[in-house]
Parts: sequence; C-alpha cells; structure tokens
Amino acid sequence: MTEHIASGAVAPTADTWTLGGKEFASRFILGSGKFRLDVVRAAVEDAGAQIVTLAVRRANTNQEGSILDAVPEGVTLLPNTSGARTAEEAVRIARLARELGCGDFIKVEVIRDARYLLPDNAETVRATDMLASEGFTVLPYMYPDLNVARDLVSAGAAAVMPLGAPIGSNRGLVTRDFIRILIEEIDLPVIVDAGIGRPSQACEAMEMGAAAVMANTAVATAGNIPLMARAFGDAVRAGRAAFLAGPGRVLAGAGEASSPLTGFLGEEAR
Ligand SMILES: CC(=O)[C@@H](O)[C@H](O)COP(=O)(O)O
Repeated sequence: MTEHIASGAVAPTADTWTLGGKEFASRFILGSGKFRLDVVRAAVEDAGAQIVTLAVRRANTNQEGSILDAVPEGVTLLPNTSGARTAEEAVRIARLARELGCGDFIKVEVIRDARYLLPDNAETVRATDMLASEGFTVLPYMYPDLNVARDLVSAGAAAVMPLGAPIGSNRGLVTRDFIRILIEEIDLPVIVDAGIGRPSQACEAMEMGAAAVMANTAVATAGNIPLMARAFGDAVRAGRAAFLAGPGRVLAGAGEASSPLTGFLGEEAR
C-alpha cells in the first residue's frame, strides 16, 4: 500500500506504478468492450489511458475490423477471458489471446452467474494459478473477499480487480467497505473494476488508495464519449493526488471557523 506523502516532503515527479515489469503513469484503465471501433482511439487518447482491456474475440479481424488496429500504438493490451465459465475455459482463451499477438497480460474473468454477472471466485483462483505458472501477468476480476484476495496473491496474481458493483450497472462503489479492506491488507495493486458509473466514484476509489480504476460502460454510454473519457482521466488523477496528500480531518458535531475570529472584533463586540 502506498503511503501518504508527508507535509514538506517532495512529491514524486513521476508517480508511476508497475505491472508485469512495465511502468505506467496513467492509473485509468479503459475497457473497450462496449465501444464501436471508430471511437476507441479518441476515447483512449482523451482518457490518457495506457492500458486497454479487450475481448479476445474482437482481436480477430471480422466485418468491423480488429480492435488491435483501433488501439493506439504503445498502449498495453489487457485481453480478458470473458465468456469463460470455468478455469479451464479461461486458460484456453488466454492462450488464444497470446497466439493472436495480444501479449502476456491477461484479465481473468470467470462468470457463471448470467443475471448479476458476479465472478466465480473459486474458479478465478484456479485460473490465476494455472496462468501465472504459464508466465502470464494475471489480473483477476473478483468479488472483494479478503480470503480470496490472499489466495490470489499466493496463486501468483499481479494485481487484484475487485468489483465496485455489477458489470454495466453504473451504480458505483457499492462494495467500498470491502475494497477498503483489500487496500489495507493486500500487498498488490488493487484496481477497482466494474460498475463505476461516474468520475466522482472513480475519484473516491483513488482517494481510498486504489492503485487504479477501470471503467467501460460509464464512458461508452456517455452523451459525449471523448469528453467523459477525459473526465475519468482527470478524476482518477485528482483522487490519486488527494490520497497522496492525505485527507483533512472530519469533525463530528460543532463546526470550526475557517477564518480567525479572535482578536478581530474584540471581546466587547461579542
Ligand atoms: C469484468 C468486466 O467485464 C468489467 O471489467 C467491465 O469490462 C467493466 O465494467 P463496467 O462496464 O461496469 O465499467
């Protein structure tokens, strides 16, 4: 877990983070699943994203082309195993992604529940174990459970990706208390994924100490996609700066004057 920067200390010039031996400055990960290919580039550029997730089936060239051509040069691809219902299926999809030239990063998604789209944590741990031993940089999408997160660390995950709310719901940080526990206890980057519907929610996750935030639906369903992409990038940067600064204290009950009152009006004026 990153520590706050003490008052008077010099803030780092480059507040980077590392995944699979690669260094990143941006802490906003853009999901591309709900984007038309022709808007992917603008969204990535406006968000300042350096990592983009993609469904492996879109890496194959079809009528709409290949998403690999739509993602700007230099951006790290994070293919996901969407569609997998078991660990074995996730492994097959990951190997296919590697063969298609998507690299060694893989976001493990194992989902059997078709209504709420909640991840199967047990299968996710198994898939992470198998893929890490094949040399993948594994980022598992998970329900925020501390014991499972610890199992994912042991299995060789490079980060954990707890959900904020059901995929595509735009409901925000519904699981915030449990994500906070992961941030406190897990010595890997915690990337908040799924259900983040507003830049303010992404900002809150970063203020809590998340390493990064990922969103797809919130940007893809916005009225102005590039503008919303930029808003998310800005919100993530603001939340990160607030976390590093250390938040001010909260007072219960009475207020406290923000401007000095004593010695101005004098005692007789009270
Ligand atoms: C697991 C999964 O599919 C999510 O990562 C999704 O890509 C992003 O979720 P939202 O669309 O809710 O942002």
